[in-house]
Amino acid sequence: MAGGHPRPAAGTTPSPGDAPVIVLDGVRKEYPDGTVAVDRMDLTVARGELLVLVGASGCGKSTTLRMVNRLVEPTGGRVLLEGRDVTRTDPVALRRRIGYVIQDVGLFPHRTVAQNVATVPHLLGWPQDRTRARTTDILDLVGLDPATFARRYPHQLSGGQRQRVGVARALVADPPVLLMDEPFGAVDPGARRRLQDEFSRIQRELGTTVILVTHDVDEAVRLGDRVAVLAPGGRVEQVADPLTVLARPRTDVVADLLGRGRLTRLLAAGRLTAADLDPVSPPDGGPDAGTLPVGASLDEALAALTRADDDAVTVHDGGSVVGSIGPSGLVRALRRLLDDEVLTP
Ligand SMILES: Nc1ncnc2c1ncn2[C@@H]1O[C@H](COP(=O)(O)OP(=O)(O)OP(=O)(O)O)[C@@H](O)[C@H]1O
Repeated sequence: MAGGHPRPAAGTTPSPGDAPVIVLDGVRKEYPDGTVAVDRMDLTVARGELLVLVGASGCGKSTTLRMVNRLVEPTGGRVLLEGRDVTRTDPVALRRRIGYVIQDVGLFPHRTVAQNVATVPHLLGWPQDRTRARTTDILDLVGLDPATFARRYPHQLSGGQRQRVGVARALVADPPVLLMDEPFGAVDPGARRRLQDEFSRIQRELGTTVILVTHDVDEAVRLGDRVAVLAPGGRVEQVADPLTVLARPRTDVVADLLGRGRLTRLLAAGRLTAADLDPVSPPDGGPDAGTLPVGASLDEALAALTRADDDAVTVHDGGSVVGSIGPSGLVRALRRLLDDEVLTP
């Protein structure tokens, strides 16, 4: 499909040489009534990165997000987009370059799905042919069959479908930056997981730089290249890749937010490596239905072990068996994650 932004390889942290796309530099927001929602916040977002802001209600997540597209004006510090202070950029021009998705989507009720999606192309004065072709492409990309959905109205859609339209509308003109505020909040857990997976794929494909706000720790660790945990006043308690946050919460606020689910989430986020395996003897040939690949998540390994007839499941790498994983190997893998010197503090 058309569009897309150059970005570092999927899943990798962009190289330090890349200039960040978004920089929050000592940013502060004091609302007129004296509430200081965000104070002296420093954060950067690299090109193609998905940064998640997570934290308790009222800690300043939405305020932070809305300072990037000037729906909220900072009262101190600077917000830079591609090196330019956003307060010196015309807000209308700014918002055409920054997609924005919110929980209740805000679709125009009297416009069809196609018309809703075409909002920005229309504002940008795209020719009709281009708008129509791109609208069809993007509906396909978010998993809505254009033949079925293009002419429907928002009230003729389910909540999850409406959210897909919201994502399509935000991405249709391929903005370099996308801001998302609880974008999957209104859908049930199963649909939510599917939307997250699909969104993750689309974001990587397009190379869009994203800041996503959520209350949901599982969503944060599933989607984030990095996760920023905020405390009241927009205080950044920790910003790191999901594994590091789970394995090494830097403060009590982070540990409290992760709660008792921390180890289980680490199982979901951690991957099986060759170091976790026991030798198998004799090697029993190629992989079969009861085997796992190196790189499987640890919770997949746990599930496979639970189903297995004995206390080991063979592990393969490509075509060949490289070892087996048992309960002690699984515990070893968890310990490795918790102790890993490679993880940044
Ligand atoms: N317009 C406003 N005037 C005064 N205070 C405000 C305003 N908007 C937000 N606040 C306050 O600023 C703080 C941060 O709000 P914000 O909406 O950014 O938090 P949040 O982390 O996104 O919360 P939630 O998760 O509940 O959506 C809160 O204490 C909130 O009450």
